[in-house]
Amino acid sequence: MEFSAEAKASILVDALPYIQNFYGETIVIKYGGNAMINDDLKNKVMHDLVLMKYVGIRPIIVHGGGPDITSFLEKVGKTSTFVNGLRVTDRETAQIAEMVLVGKINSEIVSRLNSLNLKAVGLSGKDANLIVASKKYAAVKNADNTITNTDIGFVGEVKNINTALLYDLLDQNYVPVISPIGIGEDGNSYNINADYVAAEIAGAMSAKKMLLLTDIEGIYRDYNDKSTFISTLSKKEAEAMIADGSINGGMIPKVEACLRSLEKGAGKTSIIDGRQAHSLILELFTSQGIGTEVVHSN
Ligand SMILES: Nc1ncnc2c1ncn2[C@@H]1O[C@H](COP(=O)(O)OP(=O)(O)O)[C@@H](O)[C@H]1O
Ligand SMILES: CC(=O)N[C@@H](CCC(=O)OP(=O)(O)O)C(=O)O
Repeated sequence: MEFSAEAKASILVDALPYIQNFYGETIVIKYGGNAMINDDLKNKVMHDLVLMKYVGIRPIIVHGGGPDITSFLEKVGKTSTFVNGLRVTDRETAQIAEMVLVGKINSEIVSRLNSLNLKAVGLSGKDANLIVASKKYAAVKNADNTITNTDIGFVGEVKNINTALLYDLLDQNYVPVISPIGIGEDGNSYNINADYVAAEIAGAMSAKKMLLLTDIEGIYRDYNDKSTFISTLSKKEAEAMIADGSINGGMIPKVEACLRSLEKGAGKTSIIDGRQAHSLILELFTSQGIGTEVVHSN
């Protein structure tokens, strides 16, 4: 599709109110492993991030990499088990997760962004104690509705974010790219779901928005039925859908992350489709609402 010069100019002018709204604001983007599909799509996400930065947004990227971790574990003969969407993590799994997230995925995103003239800086939660974590237990619901706190190994929950480091980097025009590895006060490394890390960072930095890029259009009341798509999901509905199982697996941490970030000070949160080309631009700079916005009100 080719546009005339006038049409191109009018597209830019139409984006102006959105650009003004986000100018100077922090936006946290969680780039999920399932949205890192192929080279073409990865490049489109990178271009969106570059555009965001060059119109004056302060982006912070938190990445996942679940599928890559799973395939590396398979190579060493380990099967992955998930409880409430969280990977059960023994010591060896924690080491492999760190290797894949920090050594492979983080470094690839940073290289891609830097080659597009962005000053991206790769960080794990260990750098300057960016993410201090403690051991997290999974709250598993029993048949009689009681909850058992289950040990899932070296899985962490965020205790503190070194916001001073992030402010310094943003003020110097760097774009932080963060791996979801936490450092415990006990000296252990913790594997943390990237959605939770994005939420804590978005809350602590009072981000204007947190966007979770994933492999589905958003949330469905019944995700086998496309007609049940939900554009805005309230806290009450979200809690009920988690309780009755209609939000399950990897969607649980996402929804919990959205609610958590809003409680902690983020402005807005949306779960959007990372498989759709330029979904970040569509979400931020057009009136075409995409994905599911999770709101804190009932
Ligand atoms: N109600 C729901 N609506 C949409 N997706 C859901 C729902 N409940 C569970 N899911 C699942 O959550 C998945 C997204 O989580 P996940 O695969 O962990 O993504 P990511 O790797 O991006 O973190 C979807 O692909 C879908 O299978
Ligand atoms: C504890 C836990 O589950 N950690 C995640 C960290 C990576 C992640 O969150 O990746 P996605 O965003 O691609 O799912 C894992 O091991 O898969």
